[in-house]
Amino acid sequence: MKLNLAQLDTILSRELKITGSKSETNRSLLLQAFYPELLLRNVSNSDDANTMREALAKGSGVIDVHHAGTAMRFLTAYFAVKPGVDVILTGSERMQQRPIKILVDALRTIGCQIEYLKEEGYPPLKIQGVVPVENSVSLKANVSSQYISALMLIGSSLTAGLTIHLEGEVTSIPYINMTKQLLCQIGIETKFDGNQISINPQTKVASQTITIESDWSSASYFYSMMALSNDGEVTLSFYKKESYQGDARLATIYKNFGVETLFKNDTITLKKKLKTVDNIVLNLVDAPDIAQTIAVTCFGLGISCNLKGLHTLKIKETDRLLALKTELEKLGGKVHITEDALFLESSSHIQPDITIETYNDHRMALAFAPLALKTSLSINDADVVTKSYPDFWNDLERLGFKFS
Ligand SMILES: O=C(O)C1=C[C@@H](OP(=O)(O)O)[C@@H](O)[C@H](O)C1
Ligand SMILES: C=C(OP(=O)(O)O)C(=O)O
Repeated sequence: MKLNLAQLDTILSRELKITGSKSETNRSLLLQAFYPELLLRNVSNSDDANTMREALAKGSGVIDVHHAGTAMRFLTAYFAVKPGVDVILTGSERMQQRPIKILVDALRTIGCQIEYLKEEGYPPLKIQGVVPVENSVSLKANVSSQYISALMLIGSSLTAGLTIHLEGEVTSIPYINMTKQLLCQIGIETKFDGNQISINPQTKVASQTITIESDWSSASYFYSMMALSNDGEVTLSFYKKESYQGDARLATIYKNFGVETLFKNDTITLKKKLKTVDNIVLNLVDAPDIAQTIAVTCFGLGISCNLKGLHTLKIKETDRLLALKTELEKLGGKVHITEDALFLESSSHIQPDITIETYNDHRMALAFAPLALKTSLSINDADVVTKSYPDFWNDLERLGFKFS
């Protein structure tokens, strides 16, 4: 589906309810599979969460997780420690290019039986569930935090718990903290000290409800809209000041782009109030999913940016550094990329009526849509947004966006 977005001056002031965090949801669904006494509220309606739920319900045979990285990594660990389970875990063509060797090696060292069915180090995987024999594991921590969260999520189900040693620099740390906080919330003793994580064994938890906060990465697109809009305000729910999600850092980052955040009764209200900087340098090693949003905001505002800490972007839904450079340059931007950084020069002109390619990456469609506040543009395969935010285009319509 190609969407043509007409240029819009100002967004209408509306209140939107954003779906639950997909990261918190996929962790909670996995924990619920171990501990059925857990109830979940405000679960994400994203494709990735639905994929996770269906995979857990199916539990055997061929399971296809499509583009869902968390589902691929978390389920690899989950099925590997379910004695008697026989599963082939596969995914989209892109998923079959996203590395998983670090996690598979770690699981094999504790006794898991996992084989590669195509290319060594990549899905699809054949998994035969066993009772692991070891309770300590070491792994490289600078490629994806999802490998670490996957191990943490199975730790308490093992008879002796699990100790995880992190080697080298640690990437996307807030996602590890999110896993730790969720485990602690349900009563599982978890420590994360320096480069060591330890999880105590636990067979049951108290009956309780986990209320999942709405998705902060999804909120980033409204921050971008407010930054690019002349006026108006938008209220989003359900959000907390003390979030488990690292992307809540948006509230601080977007002050630089003139956006003020007001927290009130589980909502945030975003207003364009402050002055915009004319250059920004940010290290996003802790918040990789908002890099595209920020790059497009800077481009829309005509300001230069230097975004660092982006080495993981190359192995996400697409090579996001390359995709950003290609699409921003079509719009007239001057972009330089390295293995882990993106530099955007300041500019004063935006080429109108450009079609943005999305490369099977939801965040390309989501991040470029706010540019309609500066120019008319089209987005190819706009339905990719369902991976994390199926209601996105409906929500944009409510804010006054016009498309055909
Ligand atoms: O654990 C998670 O829920 C996630 C961790 C991050 O991945 P990496 O750790 O691979 O950077 C993030 O990009 C992804 O969208 C969700
Ligand atoms: C990278 C992402 O997801 P995943 O790695 O879970 O596919 C994302 O949602 O931006």
